[in-house]
Amino acid sequence: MDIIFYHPTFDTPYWIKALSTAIPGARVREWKRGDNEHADYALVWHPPVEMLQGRNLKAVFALGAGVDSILSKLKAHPEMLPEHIPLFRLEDTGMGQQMQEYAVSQVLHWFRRFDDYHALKQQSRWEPLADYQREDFTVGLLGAGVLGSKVAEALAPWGFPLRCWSRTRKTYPGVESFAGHDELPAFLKGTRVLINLLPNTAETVGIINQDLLNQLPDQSYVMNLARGVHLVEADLLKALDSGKLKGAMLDVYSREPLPEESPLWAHPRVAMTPHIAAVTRPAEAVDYIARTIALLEQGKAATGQVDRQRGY
Ligand SMILES: NC(=O)C1=CN([C@@H]2O[C@H](COP(=O)(O)OP(=O)(O)OC[C@H]3O[C@@H](n4cnc5c(N)ncnc54)[C@H](O)[C@@H]3O)[C@@H](O)[C@H]2O)C=CC1
Ligand SMILES: O=C(O)C(=O)CO
Repeated sequence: MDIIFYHPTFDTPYWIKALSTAIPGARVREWKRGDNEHADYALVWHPPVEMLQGRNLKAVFALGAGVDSILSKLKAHPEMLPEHIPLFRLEDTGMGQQMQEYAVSQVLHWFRRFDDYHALKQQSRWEPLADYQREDFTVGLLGAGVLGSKVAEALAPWGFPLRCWSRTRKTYPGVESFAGHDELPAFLKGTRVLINLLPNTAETVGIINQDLLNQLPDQSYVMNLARGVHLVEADLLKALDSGKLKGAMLDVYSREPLPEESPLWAHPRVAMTPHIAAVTRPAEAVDYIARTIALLEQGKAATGQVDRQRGY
């Protein structure tokens, strides 16, 4: 079996060695321009069109959870990957735990008012503040798939009221589920901390805008862990400055790297990380890919296949 690998930043020799060890009989090679030799599977991130087009592959694996970049390239170049070739993505493979750490630590940071104490420290002020109450601190997950459900699971023991919003209704224990466009207003009303874990699709671009933010209670918080295009940054800044929002924690941006001139950098109530909320963990990803290829080779069904029409 021949496997071609392309990732612009990963440690390719490490991956090739790990994949060759995990997949018995596999010949794994780094794809380089001009390589038109046979391949059964392709493992990719931001692949050049010529890497995939014209190949009779058994499957392609995206080396991340989000497939928005490859799907948008496919729109422009449908010949790159004909419909009959399945596209898989990484489901969790260690990203769930990272999202849990990120979300839980930030919710607790806001709940214990560490943002306020940080501001008081800047002014050398010793001033105990009133506690926030758990019942006023409903956490709402926008998107409740693989990663959203892991975040809900990690928040549950902390006792915050939890709710989620997704395309179809979920039955996660202790989580109130809202589904579809019609139930979005009810979901937002009462959500004090909004955590975004939606995929980037035509339906979700710009979803966190002025209209949505206005439906949250005053002094709410927003955490964007999914994609920058979900959030209208100018609307977020307006909502922060009007007092509608108390704080924001951002991992993803409309442009990455975030340009120096972005007003987000200097805003005192915007905390930021550079798209590191959850990164691909090589060992877990290799294990998942090896297991999935084994299932496909046996003609069995495997999880993680992207629905190209749906967009995620
Ligand atoms: N910041 C980072 O480091 C990372 C960000 N991500 C982002 O997180 C996203 C989510 O990942 P997963 O949980 O694995 O995806 P998933 O596909 O398992 O879950 C997506 C959820 O969004 C919901 N959804 C999709 N379209 C919807 C719509 N139009 N209306 C309502 N709900 C809708 C689905 O019902 C589902 O609950 C990825 O697509 C990626 O963009 C993923 C990994 C790391
Ligand atoms: O896997 C993804 O989609 C990511 O955003 C990785 O950082």
